[in-house]
Amino acid sequence: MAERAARRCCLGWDFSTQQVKVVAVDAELSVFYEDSVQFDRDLVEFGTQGGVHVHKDGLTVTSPVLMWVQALDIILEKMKASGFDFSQVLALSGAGQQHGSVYWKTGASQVLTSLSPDLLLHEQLQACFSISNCPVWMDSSTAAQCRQLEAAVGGAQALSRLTGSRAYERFTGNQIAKIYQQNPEAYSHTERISLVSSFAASLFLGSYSPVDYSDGSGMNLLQIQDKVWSQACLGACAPRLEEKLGRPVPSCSVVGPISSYFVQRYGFPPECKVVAFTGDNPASLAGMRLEEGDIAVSPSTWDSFPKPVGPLRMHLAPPSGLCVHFCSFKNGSLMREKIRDESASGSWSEFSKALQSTEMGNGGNLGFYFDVMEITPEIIGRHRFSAENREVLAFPREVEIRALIEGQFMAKKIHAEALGYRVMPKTKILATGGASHNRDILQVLADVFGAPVYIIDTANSACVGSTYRAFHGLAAGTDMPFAEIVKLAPDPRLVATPTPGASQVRDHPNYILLRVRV
Ligand SMILES: Nc1ncnc2c1ncn2[C@@H]1O[C@H](COP(=O)(O)OP(=O)(O)O)[C@@H](O)[C@H]1O
Ligand SMILES: O=C(CO)[C@@H](O)[C@H](O)COP(=O)(O)O
Repeated sequence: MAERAARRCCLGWDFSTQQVKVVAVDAELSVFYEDSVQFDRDLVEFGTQGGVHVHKDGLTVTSPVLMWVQALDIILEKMKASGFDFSQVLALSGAGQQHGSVYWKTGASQVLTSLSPDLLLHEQLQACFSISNCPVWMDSSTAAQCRQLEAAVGGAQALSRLTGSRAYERFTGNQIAKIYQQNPEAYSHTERISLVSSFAASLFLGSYSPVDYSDGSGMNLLQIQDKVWSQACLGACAPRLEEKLGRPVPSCSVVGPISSYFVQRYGFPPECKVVAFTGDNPASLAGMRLEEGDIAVSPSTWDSFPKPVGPLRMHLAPPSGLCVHFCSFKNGSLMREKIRDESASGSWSEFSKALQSTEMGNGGNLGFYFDVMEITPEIIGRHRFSAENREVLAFPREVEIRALIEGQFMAKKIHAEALGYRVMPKTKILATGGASHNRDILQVLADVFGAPVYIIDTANSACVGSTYRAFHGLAAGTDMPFAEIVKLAPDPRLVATPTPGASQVRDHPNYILLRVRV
């Protein structure tokens, strides 16, 4: 550890749905330290499931803000106990689950700037939040606010032209509008609203970090072409919102040096730079170094893939600021875990055995599984079709597991194609996220897309992308292109190639049928 600890490095953080993760990457861009704190396992006192609380209405979903703060304390203390040499950290950046929002109470900035190094962060920030349970991306309780916002700007299409997206319930502007309408007192006692990403950056900065353009594009508030808040959207959501949000900044901005708290408590160098944090999906994108024709699939809590330029949900990608289209699916890892528990005794290795013991194409059996209301498309329920194209109520366990995985990837492929994406001979699929640990799942991905699947040397691409962005921040002011920064990064590793005959399976009539149904 001593030898490793002496490496000059950048840190990349990810405040995701289920955990806080960190990686350290050295100047050769090798990952030499990884750690995580899982909310359900390591912070049981908060009683979350999958990092969240689903409220009685089944629509409201929140996470305790102090759980996120305490997770950071725990992980930093673990690093310290392991001998991690913080004095070698040149810069850091990070990512947060997208859309979630944090409400800082009036007076909190004062506390942030005067933290005592003798105490943990969560001990000092207890009274700093006007809302203790933060709305997160799984929340779908703001249908009324979405309708109000679209009506205020001239409809869904107009909102999409303005902000890159039609109104989505999880998007932050609609969440803020709900808080203002239902809890005006808490809203009026809020001096600053952060995204999860800018909240995490604020902890490291010891002052409020601005929202970056990329994560800001997931709020239904940013005028995406001009990169300023839309006055029409702000006005439709809540009063005095602009001052509570602060000005958005380019994703590659150095937002300041690290706060003296981290220098004194952990030994970070005072000149350690903090580069604006961004959303976990844009940060993954920065970690994956996509080339023309490539497609990234991130099967994590929330399955997603970004695609250059599309019509429905646009984000400004870091660091280029180019528009990309994110296609997101709500029934991701948690749905796979449910089927694993029901059909594979809760074991991923049993789950894998089921994939190995069943044929590609599943003998024509097809299923799609949406236990929570899906977004792409808006559909709920489990639907299974036999090879004879009859809807059936159940499948044998192995067939169920293959139907789930094939159905999930087929749905992604169909949506990518609907957006104009075509698999080319040179196409690589870059997989990341928790499920990318599972080779059998990745084999299905290769077969369904008809393209080879690659992974980078860690499934934590949001963390790794954040370290690349931190290195880019170190070169701030030199016009160094991002591509130059990442040229040393290890090449992605090939892990699955399409099985011969896979394309015939994709032409099965039931797959064609799925195109119509999904
Ligand atoms: N071997 C595996 N096979 C399939 N899925 C896995 C495996 N290991 C972990 N996972 C999934 O990865 C998920 C976590 O993904 P991850 O991307 O780390 O989460 P987050 O959304 O918090 O960033 C878990 O919920 C779990 O379902
Ligand atoms: O909201 C979205 C995408 O719109 C999610 O992708 C969140 O950003 C959660 O990410 P993970 O915790 O699954 O990484």
